[in-house]
Amino acid sequence: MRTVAALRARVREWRAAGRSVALVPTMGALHAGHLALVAAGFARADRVVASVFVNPKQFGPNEDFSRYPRREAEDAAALAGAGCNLLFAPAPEDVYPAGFATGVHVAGLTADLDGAHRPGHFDGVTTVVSKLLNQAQADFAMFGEKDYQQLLTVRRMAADLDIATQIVGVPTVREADGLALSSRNAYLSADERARAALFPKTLIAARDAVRAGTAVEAALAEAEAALRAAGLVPDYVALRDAETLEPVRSLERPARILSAVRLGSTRLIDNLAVETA
Ligand SMILES: Nc1ncnc2c1ncn2[C@@H]1O[C@H](COP(=O)(O)OP(=O)(O)OP(=O)(O)O)[C@@H](O)[C@H]1O
Ligand SMILES: CC(C)(CO)[C@@H](O)C(=O)[O-]
Ligand code: BAL
Repeated sequence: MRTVAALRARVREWRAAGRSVALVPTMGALHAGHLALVAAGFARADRVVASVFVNPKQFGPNEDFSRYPRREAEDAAALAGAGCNLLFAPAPEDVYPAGFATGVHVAGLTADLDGAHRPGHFDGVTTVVSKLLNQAQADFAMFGEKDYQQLLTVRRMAADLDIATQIVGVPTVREADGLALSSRNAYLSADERARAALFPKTLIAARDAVRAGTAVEAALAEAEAALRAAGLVPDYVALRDAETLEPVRSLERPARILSAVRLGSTRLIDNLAVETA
């Protein structure tokens, strides 16, 4: 479906028949991580709607908006194969018609980490996600933990704006060598792809070091050095409170190691839970 009116009419029919609905927002170029969100949607709801929209507002001027992969026919087939009930794929001019003037900003959670390295990115995300949540009127909306700062930011936004849809986080799906599935992995050359496996391995080593009592700053510095040595240029490697994303120095509360690296012209993100001692 292309229009909000068609989407809403279908969701209204389902609700009138007593069916619950889950929304899976994506930017397309679907992989098994996205399909895990669809499966998680079906674990909670009777019907699953996926959206595919490459949102121009969340890309910076020097980012990959124009080269971001667009494969609508393959995406539709993959969603059908996963049993997804409806694909909502609106046109940019319908999402942002002439005169569009509203933005949604979540303070605090977005100030640092990816927010600091991608100015305006999270405003673009929360603006389009608030539209999608209003449009779909779903009971649940599924977001991957791979984009952990995004998940927390969307959850904060939904709570603050009294959006009734429950925001659900879904664990990261990984390749056999540990690399998190991401549409951007397709940008990697064979050599870069081989080196990319060091990204999750380095975060695991840092997590284990912190768990074993290594000082947080030393463990993070060692991880940065290991990434650099492999040609993965870190934007940040950080240990943060798992709910507030504030810096932590000890494991009194659940924490998360979060990182973004650049590998040639590709930027990858990942994160891991670090349990309390
Ligand atoms: N490996 C993964 N495991 C679980 N969820 C994922 C994974 N990759 C993406 N997702 C989730 O899928 C949703 C849509 O993400 P998106 O379409 O941006 O895909 P992506 O693979 O993360 O692409 P990108 O390369 O742009 O980061 C988001 O909620 C995201 O967190
Ligand atoms: C949530 C989202 C679909 C909003 O454009 C995007 O940020 C993504 O794919 O994670
Ligand atoms: N992280 C999800 C989408 C994006 O990188 O713009």
